[in-house]
Amino acid sequence: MTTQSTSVERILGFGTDSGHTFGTVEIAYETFGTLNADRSNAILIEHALTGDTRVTEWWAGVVGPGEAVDTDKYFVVCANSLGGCSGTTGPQSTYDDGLAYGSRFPRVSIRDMARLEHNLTQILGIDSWVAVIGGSMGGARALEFALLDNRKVRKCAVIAAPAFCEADQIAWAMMQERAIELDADYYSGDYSAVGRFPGHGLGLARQIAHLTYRNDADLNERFSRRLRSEDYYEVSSYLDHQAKKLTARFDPHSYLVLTRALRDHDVRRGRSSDLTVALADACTDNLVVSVSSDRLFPPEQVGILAEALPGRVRHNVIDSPVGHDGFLTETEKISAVLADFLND
Ligand SMILES: CC(=O)SCCNC(=O)CCNC(=O)[C@H](O)C(C)(C)COP(=O)(O)OP(=O)(O)OC[C@H]1O[C@@H](n2cnc3c(N)ncnc32)[C@H](O)[C@@H]1OP(=O)(O)O
Ligand SMILES: N[C@@H](CCO)C(=O)O
Repeated sequence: MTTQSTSVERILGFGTDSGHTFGTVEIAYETFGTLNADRSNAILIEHALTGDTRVTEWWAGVVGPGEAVDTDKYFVVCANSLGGCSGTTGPQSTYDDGLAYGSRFPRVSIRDMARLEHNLTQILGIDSWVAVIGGSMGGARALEFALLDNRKVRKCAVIAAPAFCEADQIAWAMMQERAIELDADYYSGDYSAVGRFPGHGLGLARQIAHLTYRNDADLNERFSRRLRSEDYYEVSSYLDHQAKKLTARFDPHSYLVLTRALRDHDVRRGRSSDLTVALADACTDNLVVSVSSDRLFPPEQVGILAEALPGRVRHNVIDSPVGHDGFLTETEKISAVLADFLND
């Protein structure tokens, strides 16, 4: 049975790309397995947009005892992202006045998230991670983590994520932001102070997002024109279910903060407009994975990242009908490429 623990570290005076300085930031993380004597067997896993620290749950079959990311062999760390709602400082965290940050929560970037985890790396006393691995927003986080200091990580696996978001992803994000902001219960983000919760906005945002996580052919195959009841299609019922699931476990303002961070993801910002130059300081042992039917981050866009990375780069396209969420559901295929990468 793998040893597991949940911890929170406090970092003082943390500055963001947007110019804000947090007096104190808390970072929540879970660890799985045991750190060896020379602290050389650690792997950092980065969760996606609505993920959390429970990586052996949301990536069961990929991370766990005897899995590709073997928690009996590696010391696996999974931290909740800055701006999240699973223990790390986010919009619902308490500000200096004892109230939730709410509308006072600053714009945070993927790079801020990675920078915070470099603080965690220092606290854990890890000189160099075996690998940093992430899917979707987690892939963007992994990429920025390696770019901030590639001496701190030996391998980098970016799954279903690009070097920068394009107009199509910005457009999908905009509709999700508007869905939450236009909810009468949003109160500019200060809804918890007035005891409200913009669940309808979050649910609609999730339904928009979920359509980008699934492939159209997959949805047509699964649901066709079947009715659940009079004038209520099965596919509508499926999307209502996804909305209900997320609103039961996620904070709307966090969703907004993280969606904006991913929308603004661009490794070239502050480095170089030439992608190859911007990635020059990335890890030199890279795995890039895309999902064949992904219509959020298509293989062609992910391939642009693979082409521009330095050093050794493998680009595997996972064959799946599912779409973007294939990085979560195709556990056997994801495990196979990750195992090869880690054992090489
Ligand atoms: C990397 C990360 O950070 S992941 C972070 C996000 N984590 C999560 O989303 C955790 C929850 N995980 C999941 O939702 C799934 O594991 C995902 C995201 C991987 C999707 O996996 P899939 O197996 O393809 O699930 P799918 O999207 O088809 O949804 C199945 C659900 O829809 C329900 N469903 C299917 N059809 C219908 C319908 N017509 N009407 C209502 N409900 C329906 C199923 O009963 C099932 O319900 P459940 O989720 O309560 O078990
Ligand atoms: N469906 C997963 C992946 C999205 O990129 C999530 O909700 O985080």
